[in-house]
Amino acid sequence: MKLGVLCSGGDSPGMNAAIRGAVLRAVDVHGFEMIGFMDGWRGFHEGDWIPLDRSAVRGLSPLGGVILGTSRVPPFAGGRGEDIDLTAFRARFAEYGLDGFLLIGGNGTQTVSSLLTDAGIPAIGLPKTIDNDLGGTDYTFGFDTAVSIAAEAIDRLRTTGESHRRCMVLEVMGRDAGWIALHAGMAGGAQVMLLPEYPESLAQVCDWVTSVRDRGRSSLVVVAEGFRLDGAEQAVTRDGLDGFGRPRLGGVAEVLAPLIEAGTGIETRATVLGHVQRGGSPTAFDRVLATRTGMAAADAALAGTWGTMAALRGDQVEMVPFGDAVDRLKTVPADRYAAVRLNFG
Ligand SMILES: Nc1ncnc2c1ncn2[C@@H]1O[C@H](COP(=O)(O)OP(=O)(O)O)[C@@H](O)[C@H]1O
Ligand SMILES: O=P(O)(O)OC[C@H]1O[C@](O)(COP(=O)(O)O)[C@@H](O)[C@@H]1O
Ligand SMILES: [Mg+2]
Repeated sequence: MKLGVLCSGGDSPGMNAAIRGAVLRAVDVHGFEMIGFMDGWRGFHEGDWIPLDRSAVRGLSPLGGVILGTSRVPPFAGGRGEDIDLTAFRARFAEYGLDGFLLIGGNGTQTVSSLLTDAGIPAIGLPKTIDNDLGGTDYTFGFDTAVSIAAEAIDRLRTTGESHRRCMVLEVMGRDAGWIALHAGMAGGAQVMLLPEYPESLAQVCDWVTSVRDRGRSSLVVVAEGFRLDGAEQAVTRDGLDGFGRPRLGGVAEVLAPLIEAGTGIETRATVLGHVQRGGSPTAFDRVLATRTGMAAADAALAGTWGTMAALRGDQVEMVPFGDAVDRLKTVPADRYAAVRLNFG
């Protein structure tokens, strides 16, 4: 059997470990041939690939980023409601002599996995995203690393914030779901956590910050990039679009900080953590999860369980149908938010 592996979407710590896990099992144990396409679908379209064997994945588990690169280059013409044209895609697939794909990506990539499988092109999904917003799986690799980095940032901001009696606002990633803000905020003891799923009014945020000051502390506000104040029509965006044509989010902390300062009279500073939270070595948890994901995907190829994604369910990695994952954005449930909100301020 010959498998093609590629990464698509934003990178996520653990992608290298996932590739290594898949190769260790698919090549070394099952005797498959594996090739890796460079920079997502660009490599597939342009014939830019490398052979993947045991020596190619040596020492990859702790390595951040991804040796294959990743991109948001589209796989085929159409999609997103338009008719898909797979003519060129099928020709390429046949040319490479592939039996199927292992596709490492988030909700967008797994939508593609599902579309391909429906069109008779076998694919297996390896879920990744630091946002942890993919349905069908409990956690995605990369999330734990991002949370650890964000929690450390909170710890550091807290000491400088306390020294100056300032309110510190930390912006973390999270386009549609506030998992990073929630978990990092809990780990770091943030006084306010603002999530995309749950708009709040500026007056409420200022009340929380003021009450923290009134009990002699300095506020640490963690805000997900996709958060909107009550009544705001859209999240704060930066100039330009991403490779998929979506507005680039970012900057909500810089918008909020002066509003909080004006509303409370408390000096306020904003920090945007940005891509720091996607860089560097994955945590041991993410390395293990990614390796298990890769191994499960290789086993699924052997078993012919195409059209499925290697999902973490409890402590087991199980193959679930793409339908459990795509179009099922996993947001922070209302009860999880309500539980922390009780202690804001
Ligand atoms: N509905 C779709 N139809 C066709 N291509 C899609 C679709 N959704 C996503 N893609 C492709 O998959 C890429 C990865 O999706 P994206 O959402 O950017 O990352 P992720 O896989 O991490 O969620 C997109 O840039 C786009 O090229
Ligand atoms: O700067 P980039 O690479 O366009 O990506 C920014 C986006 O990627 C993420 O880090 C992860 O999103 P995906 O899992 O959908 O790729 C988001 O939190 C963020 O909005
Ligand atoms: Mg996505």
